[in-house]
Amino acid sequence: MIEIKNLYKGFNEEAVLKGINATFEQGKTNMIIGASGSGKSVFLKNMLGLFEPDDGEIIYSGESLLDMDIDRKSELRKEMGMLFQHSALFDSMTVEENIMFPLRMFSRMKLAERRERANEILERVNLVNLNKKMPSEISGGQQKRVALGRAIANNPQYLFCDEPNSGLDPKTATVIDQLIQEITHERNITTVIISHDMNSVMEIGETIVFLKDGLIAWEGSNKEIFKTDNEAVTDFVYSSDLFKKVRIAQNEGF
Ligand SMILES: Nc1ncnc2c1ncn2[C@@H]1O[C@H](COP(=O)(O)OP(=O)(O)OP(=O)(O)O)[C@@H](O)[C@H]1O
Repeated sequence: MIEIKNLYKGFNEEAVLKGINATFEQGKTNMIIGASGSGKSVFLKNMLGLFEPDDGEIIYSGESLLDMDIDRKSELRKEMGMLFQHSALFDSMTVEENIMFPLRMFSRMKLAERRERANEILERVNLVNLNKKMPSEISGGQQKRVALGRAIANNPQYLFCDEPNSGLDPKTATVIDQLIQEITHERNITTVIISHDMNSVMEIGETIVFLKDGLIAWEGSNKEIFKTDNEAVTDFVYSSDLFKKVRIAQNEGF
């Protein structure tokens, strides 16, 4: 579990986060949503320790990030997996080497063990037989699965995904969403996902925080988001024509 208490962060006198309170639960896919520029990335970077908050607390399983010494922070770093927006695979490494990379960096595993783990992971993300391929030789959806495999290679307790579906067609995006959710459940990981994608929110938004004007303007689940009357949320949700049509159809009793 990750708890955020009264988090403030600004740049050059301009506040971006203005007292955020949120809880990201273990074993769940927790989503942060909000319009472009609402501060989602700044929020994530504070959680990852890449930005120093101006005020507030970030608590990992009862332990304050800001009170950790360097050794404890680097231990915590090993417990984190990250899936970036553009997969960020190493172009010059094979699929297998990409997955083995964090094991080489953050574990004491020998080469044979690292290879065995990489192959278990490849099986888990449904990519058997692609071990020796280069990232440029596989599709965007497959690259995303390699990136997810690399993110979970070290058995993290916390998984952070920044727009995991960007650049994917809706069907492939759903496959990635479901894979993230299955892995979160089976490994009991605390997963935090930044997303713009309402399909993902519907699919896997077990807990959702909606960021607006530097604050959490709404929180709930994917079951609740379509029922809320919160204007800021409905503006965001129904900015898509498709969802607008769904709402009109619902109101007309279809
Ligand atoms: N390093 C920085 N220095 C100064 N301002 C920054 C910095 N990082 C972010 N900001 C500002 O913080 C605000 C929020 O940016 P952020 O990237 O968190 O938004 P976002 O919600 O992630 O947007 P998007 O969905 O477009 O990625 C923006 O006004 C941005 O200019």
